[in-house]
Amino acid sequence: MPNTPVTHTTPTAAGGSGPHPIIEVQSLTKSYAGRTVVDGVSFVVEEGEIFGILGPNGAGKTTTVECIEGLRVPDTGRIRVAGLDPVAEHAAVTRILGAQLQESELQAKLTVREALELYAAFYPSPADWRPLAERLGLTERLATRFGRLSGGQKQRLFIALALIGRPRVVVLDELTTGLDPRARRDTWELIEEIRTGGVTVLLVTHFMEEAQRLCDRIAVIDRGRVAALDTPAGLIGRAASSTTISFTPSSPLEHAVLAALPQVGSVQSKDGRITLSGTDETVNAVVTLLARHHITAHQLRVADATLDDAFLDLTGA
Ligand SMILES: Nc1ncnc2c1ncn2[C@@H]1O[C@H](COP(=O)(O)OP(=O)(O)OP(=O)(O)O)[C@@H](O)[C@H]1O
Repeated sequence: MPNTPVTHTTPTAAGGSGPHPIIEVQSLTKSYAGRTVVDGVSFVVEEGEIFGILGPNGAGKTTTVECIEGLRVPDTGRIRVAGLDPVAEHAAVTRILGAQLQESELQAKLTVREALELYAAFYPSPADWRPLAERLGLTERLATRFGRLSGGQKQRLFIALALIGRPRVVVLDELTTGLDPRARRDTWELIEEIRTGGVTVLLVTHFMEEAQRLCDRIAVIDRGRVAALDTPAGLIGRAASSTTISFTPSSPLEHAVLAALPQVGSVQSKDGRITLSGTDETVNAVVTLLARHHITAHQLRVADATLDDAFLDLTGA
């Protein structure tokens, strides 16, 4: 599988005329039995990007995506996929948007070849499934029944089936859940390849590392609302404290002295080791302060915030 470079630049539409929306979601709401699970969600996915939807369990991610796919009817709000209404123009939207199947939607006895042929027959001008199977590492498995595939092989087949109609956008919902780390990394490479091939990717995930590595932009959805929408770096920058500093001082140091430094969030100590949260600026201030007090910082460690930290700050999950 070739290694494709990951770019995290603002994508532009073919033709170079600037960002071009392919999915527009405006003030979407959806309730089940009087309980609002999607509550005024708005975002735009630009053609050519990998757009992530990240959120805790039950946040309303799948409901939002199913409305985009035209599988659920919004209560209020407006959705457009390449300018089309997913409910009123469902057939046209299914030709633009490739959705990943759920495991229950494929019969266990179907072979990989049969599944590819069956799904190719649904589309007027499908992709040739042979090179697609080759690219997804399924050629050796064409005669294998679906029920006998490994988790990773099943996911690769789902990606193949989602791509067989030559979609402009592919929706992948919790694609790597249940995969081992190796299979997950292989799947990430595939997703990058899909984007490099010109297909926009809408990725629903609750894996921080996956979102941070793959997505150009991420909508963090919490309790049915968009809590934040930014690039992974932008979200990390919003974390309450972007840096954690820890060290063991060579002689005791008052917490109050440290707490008075610029942008210190919290100061804690355990077994003689001090941990404080702050920013890059705080690191310099701590080092200067310790020098002034003739204290040496043993095992000084500085850790940047991760998307995990930003997610916890944004959602309180
Ligand atoms: N058909 C349904 N009828 C009633 N409630 C539903 C239905 N589908 C989803 N829900 C509820 O709506 C809420 C949002 O569900 P949804 O599947 O959209 O969340 P999610 O963010 O995708 O969660 P997860 O990460 O757990 O899949 C949940 O509380 C769920 O139980």
